[in-house]
Amino acid sequence: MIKVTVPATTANVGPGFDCLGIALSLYNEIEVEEIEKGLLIEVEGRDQEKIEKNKNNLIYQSMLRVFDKIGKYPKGIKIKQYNNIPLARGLGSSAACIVGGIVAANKLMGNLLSQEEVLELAVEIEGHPDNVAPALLGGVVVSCQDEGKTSYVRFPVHEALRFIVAIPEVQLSTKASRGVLPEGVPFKDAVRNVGKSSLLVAALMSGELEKIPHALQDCLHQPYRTKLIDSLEAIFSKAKELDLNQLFLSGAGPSIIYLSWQQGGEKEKIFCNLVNTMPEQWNFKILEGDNKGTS
Ligand SMILES: Nc1ncnc2c1ncn2[C@@H]1O[C@H](COP(=O)(O)OP(=O)(O)OP(=O)(O)O)[C@@H](O)[C@H]1O
Ligand SMILES: N[C@@H](CCO)C(=O)O
Repeated sequence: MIKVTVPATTANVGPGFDCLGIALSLYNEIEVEEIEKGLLIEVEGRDQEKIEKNKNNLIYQSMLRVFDKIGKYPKGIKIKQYNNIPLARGLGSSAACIVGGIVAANKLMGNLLSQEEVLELAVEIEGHPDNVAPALLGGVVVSCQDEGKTSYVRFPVHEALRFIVAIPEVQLSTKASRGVLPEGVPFKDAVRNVGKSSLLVAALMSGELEKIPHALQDCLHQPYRTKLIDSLEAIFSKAKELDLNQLFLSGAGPSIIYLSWQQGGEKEKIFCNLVNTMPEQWNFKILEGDNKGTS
């Protein structure tokens, strides 16, 4: 029996749209084993009632892509999922399935695919690298795709960083969230995002954490997406008044993350109290960065 553990991920991290992601200390576990015939899928944990337990299951579909690529197939497959990552909340649930399924299938069939081939297959299935790359590699990953090839740089998450994750009950699929993005943006917005995402990556890499608040603003996707969930616009504007400017939308949302590293956590409390004044039900998780990736 093969067991694989995959971290949640937060993509974009504000201005790094489709090119920046960080692995987090929240994990899904996947167990797979070859059986005599057929397909058995068991799911436990978060949102298990929403997950297909048939050939349409995303983990199974990802495993099939490996079998097709290497031209070898097991007689039958049993998959057991233990989910902690919520679905459609911007924490990389689908990316965790895709990477977990590919790594598990590769291990089951004798590790014939290299890590680069695993990554390229995961990017092909997900459609963008910024969740699957940190899910596979751990840490902070800056990635971009050119003619079907993914180039990336990975470095560890600073040990002082804490991710205060506010997760609403309401779901927002990435497909729907990408659907509200504009065809084009004003040149000044594009230039601002280039500067902010460059500064953010440099600050995360150098450990100059005090630069992060000046780097987390985004013009490319957050202004359009915060309109999708009633309280998001209110939270972001109130946060600005309260000088809580270490706040970003996690991936395509709707979860939001307050990035913290100062001791004492006074501002973390102010953030949580602000979110709790909103009408929806919000849950909170305090996470660290994950530097292991999928194992
Ligand atoms: N843990 C899971 N197990 C099986 N299938 C999953 C799981 N998570 C996601 N999926 C599949 O992927 C599809 C898209 O999932 P989801 O909407 O969570 O992903 P996403 O919106 O791309 O990512 P995020 O979770 O970061 O918001 C779901 O409809 C479901 O079919
Ligand atoms: N970069 C992707 C991340 C999805 O988790 C998006 O924002 O649509």
